[in-house]
Amino acid sequence: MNRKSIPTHVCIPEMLSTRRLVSLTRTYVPFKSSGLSFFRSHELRSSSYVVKDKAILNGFSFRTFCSSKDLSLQKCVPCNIKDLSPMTEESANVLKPKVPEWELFNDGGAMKLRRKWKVKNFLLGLEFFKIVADLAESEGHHPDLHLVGWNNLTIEIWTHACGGLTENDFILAAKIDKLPFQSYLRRKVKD
Ligand SMILES: C[C@H](O)[C@H](O)[C@H]1CNC2=NC(N)=NC(=O)C2=N1
Repeated sequence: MNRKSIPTHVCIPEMLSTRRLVSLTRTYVPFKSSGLSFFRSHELRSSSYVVKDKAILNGFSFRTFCSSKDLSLQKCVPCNIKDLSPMTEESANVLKPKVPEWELFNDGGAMKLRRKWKVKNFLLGLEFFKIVADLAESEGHHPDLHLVGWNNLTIEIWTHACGGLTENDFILAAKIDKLPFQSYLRRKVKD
């Protein structure tokens, strides 16, 4: 089958991709196909990286990476997949530019995402976390929330099911960045 390039903004059609948890590592996830059986090799191309991939349907498995430009438009997927493995640091660095406000860090061997905010007061900090909590519930993927010294917020995101990072974590971070928090935050003190 001839190789097809899929432009950046197009993921594999929803019916084929079923939005299983994917990552840039060689993770293969079970795919309950609708009897479709075809072997298709395609190249997902985006501004910052190319992911060569093969999708094998018909009850086997597939690994793909939706290269849609805006992670916040994607959906987190259930992490209850057997043998789920975290993405490599190299893969995390490929995705990192899509969430520039976040930092990657290694916590005792587990790669995680972290971002900090300073809010105007304690109650706004709790409100901030409530909005994040509602988002997390809707995505079925949850961050670690820290509120220290009454107005210092830190959110850490990682996939507990595999002890590291998956695409879900970057999607959740991108969605948090889109939340309307500006009025909660203390103005940065001019130096
Ligand atoms: C089935 C469902 O995906 C799991 O229970 C979810 C819930 N939220 C989660 N959140 C995070 N950060 N990591 C997980 O592994 C995780 N697992």
